[in-house]
Amino acid sequence: MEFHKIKSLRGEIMVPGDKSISHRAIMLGSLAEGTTEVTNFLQGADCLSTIDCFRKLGIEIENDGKTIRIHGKGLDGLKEPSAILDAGNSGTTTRLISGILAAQNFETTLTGDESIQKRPMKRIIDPLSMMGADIQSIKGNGCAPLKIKGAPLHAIDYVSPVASAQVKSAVLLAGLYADGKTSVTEPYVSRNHTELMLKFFGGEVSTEGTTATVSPRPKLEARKVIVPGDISSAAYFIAAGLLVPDSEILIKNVGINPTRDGIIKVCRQMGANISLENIDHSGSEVTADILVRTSELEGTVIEGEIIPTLIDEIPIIAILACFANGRTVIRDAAELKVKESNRIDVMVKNLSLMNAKIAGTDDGMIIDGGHPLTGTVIDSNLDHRIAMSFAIAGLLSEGTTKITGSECVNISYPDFYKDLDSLMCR
Ligand SMILES: O=C(O)C1=C[C@@H](OP(=O)(O)O)[C@@H](O)[C@H](O)C1
Ligand SMILES: C=C(OP(=O)(O)O)C(=O)O
Repeated sequence: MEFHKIKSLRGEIMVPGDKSISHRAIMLGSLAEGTTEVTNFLQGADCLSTIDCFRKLGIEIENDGKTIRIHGKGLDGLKEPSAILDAGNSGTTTRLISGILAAQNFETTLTGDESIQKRPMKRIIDPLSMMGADIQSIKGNGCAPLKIKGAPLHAIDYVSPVASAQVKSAVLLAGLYADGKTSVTEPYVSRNHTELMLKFFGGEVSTEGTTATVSPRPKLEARKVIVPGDISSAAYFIAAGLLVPDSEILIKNVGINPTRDGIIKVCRQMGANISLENIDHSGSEVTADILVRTSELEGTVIEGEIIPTLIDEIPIIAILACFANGRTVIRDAAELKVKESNRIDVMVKNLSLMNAKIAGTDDGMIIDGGHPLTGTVIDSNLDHRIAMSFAIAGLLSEGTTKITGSECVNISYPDFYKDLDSLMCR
């Protein structure tokens, strides 16, 4: 795909359903009794991998491309799969499903693509082993493929060294099968969609500070889940609307859960003209329409507890920083190194190729904004967030920006280029 400087972006857009919430709807719908209906489900490759895994575990899941119907069989309704489970490119699928598999009375092998086989799984192997499961990294490198032998689980109070919703969710999902209340305490609060959705399905979950606690053996009941638009996908249009001259974009029906809204806070901190309209608290996830207009931005410091609330948005925040006045410093974001790609290295390398003033650090980056970017060939490293971030950079740069492996947007936003094109005023 190639991108060039454009004059303006204008119009309304609906981004696809939230990826984190779509995964959880399939998982909890499978463990609930009765038929769960999911609308605005993200039909991206990662969430389709989750559907595929639960079908292999004996759950009938209908998908007509619009609505998903999951014929859940209750907490004890999964059956031993006859094939290896394949999580594809999805860390969320791999880690969350491991928590469920850890409690089954059968053995499963779980793998994924080349990128997944490099991502750290010790972070879930450790707590799930403490609960009594037998989980082996088949290659002995702490990564997938994993062999998971389920067992009767013990409740634990786990203190996680990382603020990771995937770790927290794996332990809480295993806790559904434990012999007492299971809690997870993290350094900072990470996204809480598992806790909210468990409650919505009838589970008992409490939270206090950075600790979430789940009660075992709930009777989960089928629900109608309406998935809000994904703020992580909206982030590309937020940035584009702020940076492209003479732009105004309304992004409708986006989830603005406070454990996910760091991008909005950072944009405001940078001086952005961004407003929330039609804020709707009626569901378990709060939503709003986000209106952005071209703005003059200032550099900022992003660190500490806000990091988990914007972790997937840091690549596009780095693009914002390149066009802001002054310096932006991002710290406490070492987790970026263990995503689909090493997002610190890949952003620093690609932005340097475009003549940005950027330096990588151990846990983030330092960007001096206000220097024009020049188009070049950008290797997405098959990381969807990198491809989408550089598509936006390409709209702001001199010359041609060519992105290789650009089809990887399929992971979280299959219609990304089409939707972006619909806003372009040429
Ligand atoms: O729980 C989730 O749905 C996710 C949690 C985050 O990962 P970590 O838990 O590894 O921080 C995030 O980066 C990922 O895109 C989705
Ligand atoms: C890190 C991501 O997802 P996952 O961990 O599920 O692969 C992402 O979508 O940016």
